[in-house]
Amino acid sequence: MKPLEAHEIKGTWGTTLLPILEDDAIDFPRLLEQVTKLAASGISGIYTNGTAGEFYAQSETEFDAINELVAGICEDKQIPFQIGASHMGAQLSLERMKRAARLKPAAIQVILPDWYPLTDDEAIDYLQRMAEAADGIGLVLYNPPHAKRGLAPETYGKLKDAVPQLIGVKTAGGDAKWYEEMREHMRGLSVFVPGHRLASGIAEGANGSYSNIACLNPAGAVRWFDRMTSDPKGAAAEEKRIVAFIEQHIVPFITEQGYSNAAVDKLLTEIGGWADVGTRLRWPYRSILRSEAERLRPIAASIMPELFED
Ligand SMILES: CC(=O)N[C@H]1[C@H]([C@H](O)[C@H](O)CO)O[C@](O)(C(=O)O)C[C@@H]1O
Repeated sequence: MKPLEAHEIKGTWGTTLLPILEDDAIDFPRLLEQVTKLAASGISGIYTNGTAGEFYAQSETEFDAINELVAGICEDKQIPFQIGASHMGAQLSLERMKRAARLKPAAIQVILPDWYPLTDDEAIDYLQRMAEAADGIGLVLYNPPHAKRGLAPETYGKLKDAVPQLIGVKTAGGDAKWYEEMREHMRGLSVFVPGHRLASGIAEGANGSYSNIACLNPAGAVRWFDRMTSDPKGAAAEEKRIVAFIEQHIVPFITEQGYSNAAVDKLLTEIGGWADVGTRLRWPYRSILRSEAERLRPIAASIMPELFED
């Protein structure tokens, strides 16, 4: 696939979600089904191995098999795909990067090594070597709020200046001040923000989302994204209801019950009911009961009917 440039990375992207069997193995036939459905949803692109794709809980053989499966479907359907070459350690990330580059994705996602926080110089050194291994394919830096080193807009700008192959970032967004700094410092980068705040993010100049709303309903998330251009007021009103649902019914699983973000993304897919992924996570992370999805399904449909029109 032709590598994307920064300005071409935009829209609503959907993640792989690993169906996990009782014995903790990955159920590849069901993964194939999930990715095939995602590919048919009108989504802007598909990516592997973010948090929701459980990159931190895979053997290297599984990592390769997941990426090959996604590359096969996306090449066939001509859908842009990104591979997450992330790992908590630099050496394993570099090996993942080399193998990811061979599959010719549109871009490759990385995190910074995640044990002892890196200095700026170390982060630059890291990204330069990763960029060399990416062999002409652009890098997207993933910096979730729980990363060891949180990056401010100015630092992203510094990294971009030092490593031109860095073309995108995957961030938690921020308040009005954050977006102001983003516009000042993050030129030349595709900026992605959380799914449920995408309409306000787009209005502030962000470019898209690796989206939790696509976990809930990919086709509905795409319709909402299109509405951000055709009917920005309507899309903003829809965002208010989406945020209300997420804050009231989903976030407490993390803040009050201690579940992981990946547990919640799988719950969203189970609520949406468009793919048979299940809510199970890989050991040692705890999974949310499927019955919670059944309880929340009618609530989601009544708060956000537009997402479920199909
Ligand atoms: C709220 C939201 O959209 N969460 C999404 C996050 C954020 O986009 C990212 O952490 C930047 O904050 O990315 C994922 O974890 C991921 O790629 O696996 C999917 C998850 O649904």
